[in-house]
Amino acid sequence: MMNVVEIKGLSKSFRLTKAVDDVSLEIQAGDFVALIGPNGAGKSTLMNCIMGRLIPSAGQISVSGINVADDTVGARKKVGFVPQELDLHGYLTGEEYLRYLGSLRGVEAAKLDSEIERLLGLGDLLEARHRVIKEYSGGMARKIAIVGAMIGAPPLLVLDESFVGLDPESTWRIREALKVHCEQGGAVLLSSHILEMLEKVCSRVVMLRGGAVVLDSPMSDLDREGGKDLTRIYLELSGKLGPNALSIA
Ligand SMILES: Nc1ncnc2c1ncn2[C@@H]1O[C@H](COP(=O)(O)OP(=O)(O)OP(=O)(O)O)[C@@H](O)[C@H]1O
Repeated sequence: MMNVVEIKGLSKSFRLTKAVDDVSLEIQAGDFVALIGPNGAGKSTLMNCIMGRLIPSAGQISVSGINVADDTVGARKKVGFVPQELDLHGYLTGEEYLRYLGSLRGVEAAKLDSEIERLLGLGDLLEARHRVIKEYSGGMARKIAIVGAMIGAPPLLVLDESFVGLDPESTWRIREALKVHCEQGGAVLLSSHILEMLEKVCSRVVMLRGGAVVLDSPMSDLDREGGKDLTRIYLELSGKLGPNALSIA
């Protein structure tokens, strides 16, 4: 089966900073991947390279078999993306925004109304559907961005810290919807620092440190060594906690 994402030898430097350092990664249909790592580890840079928003210094990326460098527009059509710093059309209402994205994605007119209804419900935004997005609260804006990324069920969702500021109910609803997206053959790449949540919902964890992959494991394999949770493993791999340390000094 074709990989949804194939990254080979990806590096990205900004002048003196090597933000991503020789990363190779494959994401398959059904994968719900948690992308973790300390601040500045390269998570956003990796995601922006997948989206063709940054040009890699080296390496190759393809999405659904489309080479991002050769056909950036074609590759982007396969991805629903929520950047860390939201970039919304604030003068549109929530409903207009979803309609606009749905038509860009080529969602059939007959299905568009019910899809918009479902996604507004998922984001608990039915009451706010006729308000312009620039008047939304921070959490509401993030939710319209997330459900907008999901319209038309693209093969890949790339979500950069998208749970920041979401209330508990919205967090729960959206994470369940992302699980369903993967069960139905989609893939999700989600960067976050909320390790307890990632542990519950993701099927796989990839950790970056200094731009390089230091962990790539099915989530279910993590507790093999003596019941360590993701936080413990993260602290060890980030160099903050030695394997034998009993507490954080
Ligand atoms: N446009 C840029 N110009 C220069 N340096 C950059 C740029 N974008 C990112 N960097 C640097 O690249 C490195 C990786 O940054 P990146 O934003 O990818 O990290 P991150 O893992 O997403 O961090 P965080 O958890 O804080 O969001 C950092 O050292 C950062 O300062």
